[in-house]
Amino acid sequence: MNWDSIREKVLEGKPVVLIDDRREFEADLVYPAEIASPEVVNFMLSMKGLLCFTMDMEVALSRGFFPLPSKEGETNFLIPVDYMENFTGITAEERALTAKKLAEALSVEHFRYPGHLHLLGGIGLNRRRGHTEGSLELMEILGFKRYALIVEILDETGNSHNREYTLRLAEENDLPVVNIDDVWKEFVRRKQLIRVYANARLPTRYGDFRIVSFDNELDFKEHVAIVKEPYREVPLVRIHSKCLTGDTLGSLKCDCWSQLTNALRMIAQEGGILLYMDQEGRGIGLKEKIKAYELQEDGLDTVEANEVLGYRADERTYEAAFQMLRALGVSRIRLITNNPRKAEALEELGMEVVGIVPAPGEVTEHNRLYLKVKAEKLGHRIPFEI
Ligand SMILES: Nc1nc2c(ncn2[C@@H]2O[C@H](COP(=O)(O)OP(=O)(O)OP(=O)(O)O)[C@@H](O)[C@H]2O)c(=O)[nH]1
Ligand SMILES: [Mg+2]
Ligand SMILES: [Mg+2]
Ligand SMILES: [Zn+2]
Repeated sequence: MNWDSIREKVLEGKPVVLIDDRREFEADLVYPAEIASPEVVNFMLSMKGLLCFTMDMEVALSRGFFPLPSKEGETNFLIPVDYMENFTGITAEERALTAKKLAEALSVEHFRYPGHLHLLGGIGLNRRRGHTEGSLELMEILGFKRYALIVEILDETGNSHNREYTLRLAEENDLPVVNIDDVWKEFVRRKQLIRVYANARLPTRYGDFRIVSFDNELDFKEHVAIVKEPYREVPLVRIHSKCLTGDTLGSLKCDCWSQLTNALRMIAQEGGILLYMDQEGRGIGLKEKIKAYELQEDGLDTVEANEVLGYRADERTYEAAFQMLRALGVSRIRLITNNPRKAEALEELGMEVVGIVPAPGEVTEHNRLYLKVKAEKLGHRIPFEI
């Protein structure tokens, strides 16, 4: 993503189209409040959505703006305001002035309400991957203050989920287009939200390790690292997704236990790191994985079962693994895996995967089909005869 060229376009008065298509497609126009002009505000108003002003929630509260009732996970509205000296507050010129005055960090006394700019409080992209939080991180990435004007893009019929309409609008007006996922990845590259918390000896039947726990403000989960030092300048690394049935209960329905123990032996031998990630069920959790197992008893395969439950085939992402390795001072790795997506995801974030080491596992009559489906549908390179 070329953030500098996006900044250039913004400085020419072109708002950014910020797309959120993780659930249903929706796009907002986003523009730095500190340089809001009547022309840009007028263009944003022509999108027909609700013109809002975003800032970090704690900043809004510290300046005396108060929140309106909202439910967990929903957009956090605060009171709608106008700059005090505006006449009506509704014109593009007056709304641009209100935006600029809000971006000057003036407190609530300088504004009257109810007004025409709806205030939205961002609670952090690590807590909520919404347009409000995405707009604030985007402003910072582009070098502006953390204040943005945003408005939903509605098509001719007033529908806000029209991808074709949105992309045509961007094309016709030469607007930069950014996906919230691009902002999220840049956020993960720039802000370290996982820090080492504790580090203790862990003698095991596979070798002597240390176990490391983390303060994790990125996804707030309890992932741990099993470390064998000394390790080479480019350490051997295994990113192992938790599998209670396999790893703990010795289930024969998957190859996790054999992969985990083989990886621990390899790392005990050579030195390296095993990240044990709280990503049960390829990210859908234990409860739902058991439901997926139940569906597989009715003939669905491991991918179809996830999809019938409303999930993607694999819900896992690797930002936490990336930041755990960075917290351990590691930026280049040799990765033990049969799953090419893991290496791709880590490289996209900036980790250098110098090499792939096949992850040996065990085939049983109970996991043969599962392994076949992973090879055929999830692109796994299974290094052993299935
Ligand atoms: N949803 C779902 N998850 C499963 C199923 N079987 C195993 N898992 C989970 O899959 C994860 C392990 O993923 P795998 O595909 O086996 O291996 P991988 O980690 O992607 O790739 P490797 O690095 O080669 O092991 C663990 O979180 C398991 O709980 C299943 O049938 N459905
Ligand atoms: Mg939205
Ligand atoms: Mg595996
Ligand atoms: Zn498993």
